[in-house]
Amino acid sequence: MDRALELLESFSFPKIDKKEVMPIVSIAAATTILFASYRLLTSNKKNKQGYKEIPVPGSSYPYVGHILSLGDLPGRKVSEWHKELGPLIKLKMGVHTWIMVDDPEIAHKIFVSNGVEASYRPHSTYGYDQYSMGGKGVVFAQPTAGWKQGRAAVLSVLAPKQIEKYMDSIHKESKDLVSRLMQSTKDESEVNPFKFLELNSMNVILTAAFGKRFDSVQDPEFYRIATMIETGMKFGGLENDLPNFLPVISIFDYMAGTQAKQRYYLKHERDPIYIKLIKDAATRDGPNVIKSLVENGFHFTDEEKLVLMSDFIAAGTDTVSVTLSWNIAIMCHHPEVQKAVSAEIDEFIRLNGRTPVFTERTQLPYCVSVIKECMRFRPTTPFGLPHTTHNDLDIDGYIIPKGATIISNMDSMHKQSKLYPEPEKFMPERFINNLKTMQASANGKLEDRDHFNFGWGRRICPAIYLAEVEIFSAFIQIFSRCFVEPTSEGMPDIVGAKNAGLTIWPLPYKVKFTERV
Ligand code: HEM
Repeated sequence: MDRALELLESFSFPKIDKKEVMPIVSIAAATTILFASYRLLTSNKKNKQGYKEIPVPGSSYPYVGHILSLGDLPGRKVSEWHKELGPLIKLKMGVHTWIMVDDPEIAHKIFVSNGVEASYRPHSTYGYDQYSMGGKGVVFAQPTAGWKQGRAAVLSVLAPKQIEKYMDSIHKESKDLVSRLMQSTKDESEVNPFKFLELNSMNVILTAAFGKRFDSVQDPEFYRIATMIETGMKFGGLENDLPNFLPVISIFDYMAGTQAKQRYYLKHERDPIYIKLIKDAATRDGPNVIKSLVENGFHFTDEEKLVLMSDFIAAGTDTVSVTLSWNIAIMCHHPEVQKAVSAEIDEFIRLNGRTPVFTERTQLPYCVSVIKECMRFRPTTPFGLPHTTHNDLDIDGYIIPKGATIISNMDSMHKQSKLYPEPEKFMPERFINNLKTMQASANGKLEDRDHFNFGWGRRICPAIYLAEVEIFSAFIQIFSRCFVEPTSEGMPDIVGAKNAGLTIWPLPYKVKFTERV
């Protein structure tokens, strides 16, 4: 029992290997395994006659199903299974069924053509019950009137016209980011850019949301908020929700106090931070989202506002910094691409006497293509956010059963050779004829989409424009002033990755930001 408690205390199944979990399962589930196995083995037979079977990878164990086979990087493992079994596969995740899809055409049919049905979120113990206080806010909410109001509010404060209000601050943050990266390189001769990128994206989103920012990565309050966000992202990872997959484990979870830890985190770390930020924002000078919500006639209870702002900050910080972190690591590997990017920016500066802004992006087709290709080459999230359906869906003769968790596998979806020839090669030119904004592309026809990082259908990321402006601004500032070079330790590792729950990070790396001459 002690062993089981010890293991459960450090919940995170990608880190647990088969040898470690089997004893817990066998202790906890001894009496249920036979029954559960019987149900798993017979459940496929319940498919309606005449429908094709969705392939199931072989490495499934009684009761836990595929949980133990996913490894440290579930997205990569699922990509291997897609290669072997095709674009739709079915996983058994304890008592839940996951349908994984990596073909954009099929994903479009599920999430867009059947958008009303497929816009639910699967239940999660942490995300739904605890984090969102029973489905408040947007991210974990079910598509009810409350979600519609929350989403309408987010869309209204993130509309391109509204973002204009924050454009100067976004540009200032990008310039400060580059100064810090260059200064740190001078001081230490190398730098791990991650904290600086986090400060940049947090400042943008905190300024927009609450009119608040930090001057330095050393600021203890920045550190506190960054840690709070990272912890939340980790708790929010689908794979960290074991009691939801394995109800028999919830007794151990209860005893090990994992849920109590999550409640403690929310009550004593997350909530006080947001309560103060929201209160202070209401009386702060200048525009911010808290004031815009009132001006635009939205009425939320205190709890709804807290979860909404928590969604806003959590979804808007790490996503952008992780994307930029991959971008810098990839660029370090491609000095020839950096030279071409710098030449394009220099030409713009020669003609206009200043660096370009987002609305001038079509004058920098190669830069736009590089930004898109980095996001295709190393997607920001392994699985986007999961959807579910309340009714069976008939997709090309397959039945997606009601209640199944439906997930796009970002890794292999962005390696489809019919869409992206030679997908393992980093080739920015592939996007040179698709310079639409990512927002227009994501909300347009399937054949016009550039990539799928922002998800699908009615739940598609509502902040694409802001994300794109931030990424463009930071990219232009970095490569107008710097050359990104490897340290004496060598190139950043862009093959390995770190599973951070909802996002997937490059392994920690250091590079040099040297001044361009
Ligand atoms: C590179 C940056 C970003 C990426 C890759 C990204 C990706 C995503 C994805 C994959 C989803 C789920 C879509 C689906 O369910 O199919 C999502 C939802 C969401 N994102 Fe983003 N996002 C980014 C930036 C942002 C920013 C800056 C914000 C906030 C200011 C934000 C706020 C949200 C919200 C509130 C949702 C939930 C929408 C809903 O459930 O209706 N995201 N994002």
